Amino acid sequence: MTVPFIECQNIAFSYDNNHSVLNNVNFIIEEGKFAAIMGGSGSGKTTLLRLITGQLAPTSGKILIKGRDLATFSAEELYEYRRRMGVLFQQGALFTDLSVFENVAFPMRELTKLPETVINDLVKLKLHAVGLRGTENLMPSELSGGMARRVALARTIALDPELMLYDEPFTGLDPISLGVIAELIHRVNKALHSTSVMVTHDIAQSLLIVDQVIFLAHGEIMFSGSPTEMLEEKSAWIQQFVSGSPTGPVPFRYAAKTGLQQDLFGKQAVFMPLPPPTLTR
Ligand SMILES: Nc1ncnc2c1ncn2[C@@H]1O[C@H](COP(=O)(O)OP(=O)(O)OP(=O)(O)O)[C@@H](O)[C@H]1O
Repeated sequence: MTVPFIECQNIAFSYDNNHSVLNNVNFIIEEGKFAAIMGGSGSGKTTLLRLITGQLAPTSGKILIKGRDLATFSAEELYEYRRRMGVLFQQGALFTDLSVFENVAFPMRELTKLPETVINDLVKLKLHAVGLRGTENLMPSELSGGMARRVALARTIALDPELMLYDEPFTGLDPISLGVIAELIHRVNKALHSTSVMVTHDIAQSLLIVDQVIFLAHGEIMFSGSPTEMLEEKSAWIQQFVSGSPTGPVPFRYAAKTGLQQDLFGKQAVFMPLPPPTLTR
């Protein structure tokens, strides 16, 4: 039987009261499934991730975690929820003054009382899982960008999280490192049976590894379904996103409150088009 791990019920959110960032957001992510949150820049993806972690609270609606309203969690329950969560941020920043070993051991030391011998074995296992056993004594400055991201992944899975959250994990990687990280993320998800949510712009890689896509536009869900359904979707928004076309309904301009003429020439400005250039010999 499938069990909802995350259920968003009619979520709305705004950072201030004037500007709504999310509206009418409804979806279910089942236990053990991998969902990608996609959408144009500023569509509310990271905000949705922050709501799922409990860093932000919805303005209205409910987020249920395994059937329980996140808003009703006590401080201890919220701590426990976050302790069982692994988060890999964009750039996956490592502690630059700690070795690879200490970076991966960090959550184990901070959040558990495991003895040193167990930590030692666990760090090796986690580094093995990302193909980097043997790098324990290196410092982050000695790693390539792709290796650093894999160490960050090893640190994220240090405590076998039941919920994995990835915020644009492929940013800044070359195509090969990107493929490697995508494959590792996929394997980790399968090996740990963790429920995973990934905010990403990378359609090609993510459609290969996720079970479900939630596509946001203007803070609302424009599409929700499987990768195959997304590829077959006829909506102009989804097609533009999938094809990566610069023209189409997906906006790339920030919705400025004032016009360009007004910004440049003041309130009373009247637009006077320049005469077309004339060619003189
Ligand atoms: N801390 C904040 N305070 C006020 N507004 C914010 C804050 N963070 C984000 N926003 C606004 O909320 C909207 C959604 O931002 P969000 O970062 O969730 O979008 P996104 O889809 O993750 O964008 P991107 O793909 O560019 O990272 C944007 O209009 C943004 O300007």
